[in-house]
Amino acid sequence: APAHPLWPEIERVTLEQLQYARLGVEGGVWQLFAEDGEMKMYKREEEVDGLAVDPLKAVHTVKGVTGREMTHYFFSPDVRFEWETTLEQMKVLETIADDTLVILQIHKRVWPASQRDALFWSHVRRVPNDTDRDAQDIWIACNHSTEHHEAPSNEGKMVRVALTVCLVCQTSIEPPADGGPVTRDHLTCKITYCSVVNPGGWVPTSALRAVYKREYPKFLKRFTQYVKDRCDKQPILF
Ligand SMILES: CCCCCc1ccc(-c2ccc(S(=O)(=O)CCO)cc2)cc1/C=C\c1ccccn1
Repeated sequence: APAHPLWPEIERVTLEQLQYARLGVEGGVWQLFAEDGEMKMYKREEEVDGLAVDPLKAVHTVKGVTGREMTHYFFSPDVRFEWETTLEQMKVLETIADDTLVILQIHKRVWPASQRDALFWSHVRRVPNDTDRDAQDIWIACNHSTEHHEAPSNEGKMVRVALTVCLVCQTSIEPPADGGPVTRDHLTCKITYCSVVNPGGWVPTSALRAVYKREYPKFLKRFTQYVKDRCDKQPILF
């Protein structure tokens, strides 16, 4: 594994997030708050120091794309402005590897809160499917807050959020009955998106919950549609 000081944390958090995502929404602790076709969005209402830090878990099924394609476009900074509507600025501060970056993002101010930025490492990896042999491998993209010497210290200007996010994708292929070639019509990608965002500074709980309720369904719907459109008529990346 590459000898970078962040590597042990990247390895640990990525695998922890994979297990967390695979728990699904069992246990009755998750509250369904948004539904749109195959997409179901759940949250837990939790406060840390009086701040709402509501863990979010979304499950979605997208036809016609693979988990590798879905996580690739989620990870790729080059296309982020195409689908991430709340983004104002983004800078890749460090390229640790071709699948591992440190990114600084400044998000548009969301009234009534002050403007926020997010500083995180971003990692994408294929996880061999050890349980079900004839299933496809799992792909995970993970973003987790970190420190970085090149990030501005933001004296009093911007509030820095703390976040841990993962996108876990499992592709399944229903081969054509006539033994013909596998096309995108035979692909189904099961997605679990998990996020915990600490807003980093005071936001009225009701306002924060209203932002999440509005923004998360829009975000996941827009992102998955973006990937479908990008992949349509392109060769399949397994
Ligand atoms: C009062 C509002 C404070 C929140 C501001 C904010 C902080 C962080 C983030 C955010 C959301 C998703 C990611 S990601 O999944 O890693 C993808 C890469 O961008 C990283 C950051 C957003 C937003 C602001 C709006 C908002 C909130 C949810 C959902 C969508 N937008």
